[in-house]
Amino acid sequence: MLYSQTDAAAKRAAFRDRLATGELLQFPGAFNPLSARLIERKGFDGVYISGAVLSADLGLPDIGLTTLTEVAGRAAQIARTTDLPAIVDADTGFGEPMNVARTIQELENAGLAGTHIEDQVNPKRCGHLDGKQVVDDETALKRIRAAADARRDPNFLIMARTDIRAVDGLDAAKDRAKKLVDAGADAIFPEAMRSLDEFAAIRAAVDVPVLANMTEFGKSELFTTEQLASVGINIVIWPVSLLRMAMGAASRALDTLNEQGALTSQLDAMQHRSELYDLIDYESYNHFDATIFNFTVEK
Ligand SMILES: C[C@](O)(C(=O)O)[C@H](CC(=O)O)C(=O)O
Ligand SMILES: [Mg+2]
Repeated sequence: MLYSQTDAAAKRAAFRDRLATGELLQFPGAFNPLSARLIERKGFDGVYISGAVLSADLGLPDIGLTTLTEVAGRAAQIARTTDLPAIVDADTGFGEPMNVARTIQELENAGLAGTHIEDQVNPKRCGHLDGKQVVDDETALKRIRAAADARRDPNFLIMARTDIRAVDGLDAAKDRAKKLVDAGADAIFPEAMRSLDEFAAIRAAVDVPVLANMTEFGKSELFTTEQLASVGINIVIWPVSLLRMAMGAASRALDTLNEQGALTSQLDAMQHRSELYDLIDYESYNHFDATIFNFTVEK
């Protein structure tokens, strides 16, 4: 009923405990609060909130056009929907180091369990595209130091993402990852790794959790959870997958409407009304007023 019964501090503490086990935690990307609830119902370990999804949701490209206000507001709506930890993509941190500091505090206030800050120049782009540029070490490290300085809850996870592998190679990625940890990063997100061996190399280079980004149509092979666990990865995300699946289904539905003038042939592909009502815990609102859920839904 309504929102999560677990406060943000408890979610963060539980998340840290899970990370400490060293097992692979699975964080599918939610594209709205309802899909976050579905991720929880399906038994996953956490919810990822993608910057690409938040920008696409607004009909914008993933080039840093979203504002901190928009990202923190939407992330709060998603984070409050489940008892799971939610981590959000904060792109380059929304400006200079002092802006990164504000970003951390706004995301803590929004109930997030953590965030990642990347070392791309602005305007950023999807990390799986060609033509990326990264800032120098000093700028990348200042962003992470500012984030670590600003955090109030020590369990709020500050993850440093580096896109440098695509620009200067794997050795540069290992070197920067080590420096980012020294600057205060609790975890490392090595973007657009090309092989399991590359993930293993980053895993060996740092002693903090490492995230693997299994986004489709990019530079990384889509490794299985078993493969990623075998090289010691700690968090895996599928950031845009549910949005891609949903938009693919919506496109096919509109084609069917154009062709058939009805969606009767697609009913089996739809989430049933009863499934939706179960997912939003509709019946629980009888707690306030017994006349709210006083009907039956034919399955
Ligand atoms: C993880 C990511 O930063 C995101 O915004 O979800 C993107 C995902 C994508 O565009 O496929 C990324 O830069 O990898
Ligand atoms: Mg992103």
